[in-house]
Amino acid sequence: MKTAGAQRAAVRPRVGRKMVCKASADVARVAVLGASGYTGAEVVRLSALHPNITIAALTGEKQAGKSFAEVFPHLVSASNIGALVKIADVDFDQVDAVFCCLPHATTQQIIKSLPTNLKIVDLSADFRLRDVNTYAQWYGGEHAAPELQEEAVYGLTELKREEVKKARLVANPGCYPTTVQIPLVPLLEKGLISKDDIIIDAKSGVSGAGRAAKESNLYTEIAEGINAYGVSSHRHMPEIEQGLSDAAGADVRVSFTPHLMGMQSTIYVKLENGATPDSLRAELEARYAGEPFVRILPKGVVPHTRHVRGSNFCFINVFPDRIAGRAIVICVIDNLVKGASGQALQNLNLVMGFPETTGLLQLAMFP
Ligand SMILES: NC(=O)C1=CN([C@@H]2O[C@H](COP(=O)(O)OP(=O)(O)OC[C@H]3O[C@@H](n4cnc5c(N)ncnc54)[C@H](OP(=O)(O)O)[C@@H]3O)[C@@H](O)[C@H]2O)C=CC1
Ligand SMILES: CC(=O)N[C@@H](CCC(=O)OP(=O)(O)O)C(=O)O
Repeated sequence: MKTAGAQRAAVRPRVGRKMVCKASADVARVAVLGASGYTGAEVVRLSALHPNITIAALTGEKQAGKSFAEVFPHLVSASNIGALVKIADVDFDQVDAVFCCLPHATTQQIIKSLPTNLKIVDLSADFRLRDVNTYAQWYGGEHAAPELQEEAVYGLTELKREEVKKARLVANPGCYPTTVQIPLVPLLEKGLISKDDIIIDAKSGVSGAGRAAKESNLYTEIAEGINAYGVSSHRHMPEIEQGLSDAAGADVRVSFTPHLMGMQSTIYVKLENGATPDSLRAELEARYAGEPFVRILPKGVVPHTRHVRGSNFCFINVFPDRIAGRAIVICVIDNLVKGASGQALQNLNLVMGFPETTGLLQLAMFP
């Protein structure tokens, strides 16, 4: 039997400024770029018990030089060694794979400068849109790495599994697009809903905005209230429309309004080809049967954001609308887990050939 000390040592990711990690086929030496941000912290938390991951480097920008535990005290037992370093100080010869948790628009330049043998899961929006002109239009600047864009695979894991397995660079989906595409892609593929009448009323926790200080995200500004933002202009619209248009085989345009609250999309759809709310549920149940992280809830059960909090699960249900011929699809995830770092780890597991669910099967925390 292992001693308590040995057990602790076995589960801790080894983190260090100049740490040299041994290369092995079963272990990926991983650098987390942007580890001082929210998604970076979640990647470290989820990787802490992963048997095939050794953390080789953690980076920060303004926070570089601080110990990781100082920046994220809740991860103290996962960060007993080392400090945050600048990206320029990482020895990428000691790294096999990278989680890139950096702001969009800075990420393309940084990924372009990395050695080309590295496997990369990018959590930013920088490689999600296939058309670099659409990227420029929505993100306010030229794409800095169009050649890498061609290589990138969109990592909506349940729907792109085989492509992700072969990818070197995975563009991890945005949180809102994840809650919309998982339920709607199967329904559009089968022609069960109209492509011309999709209304998405979405909510995110404020952690979706990252850790950098912003007045609009202060507790006093957002607590005990709800507010819409990005009305008719949110940058996730082209990402959602790209995925839904692929599924429908024709252009899809959606009405989409995000709000600050907790990660849920309530989606209003028009039924087509004799479909009913029950047949939509049946289609989703069939499509996601055996999927470890997607659950279609029993008929009538309302998905709650609290029931997926801290987990990589996605809960979905379909309800009849009061108006005949329409249905309401509700999808909840934790925006930092299935909406970001959990899906990123799911993708990295596939890219590295590890079992897809490794490190990700923990249940939600409740209440
Ligand atoms: N939060 C969420 O729910 C989701 C976020 N995303 C995306 O993931 C990415 C990271 O988001 P999130 O963790 O929330 O963001 P945060 O603002 O919390 O963290 C950003 C990280 O990037 C570092 N950083 C900032 N600027 C630079 C730079 N110029 N060079 C190097 N490092 C830099 C920061 O370092 P420091 O703080 O030390 O300066 C920090 O570690 C973003 O692209 C975001 O859009 C995707 C899905 C969901
Ligand atoms: C609450 C909040 O501000 N959320 C972010 C979305 C975060 C996310 O998932 O998406 P990206 O990876 O595209 O940033 C926003 O609306 O811009």
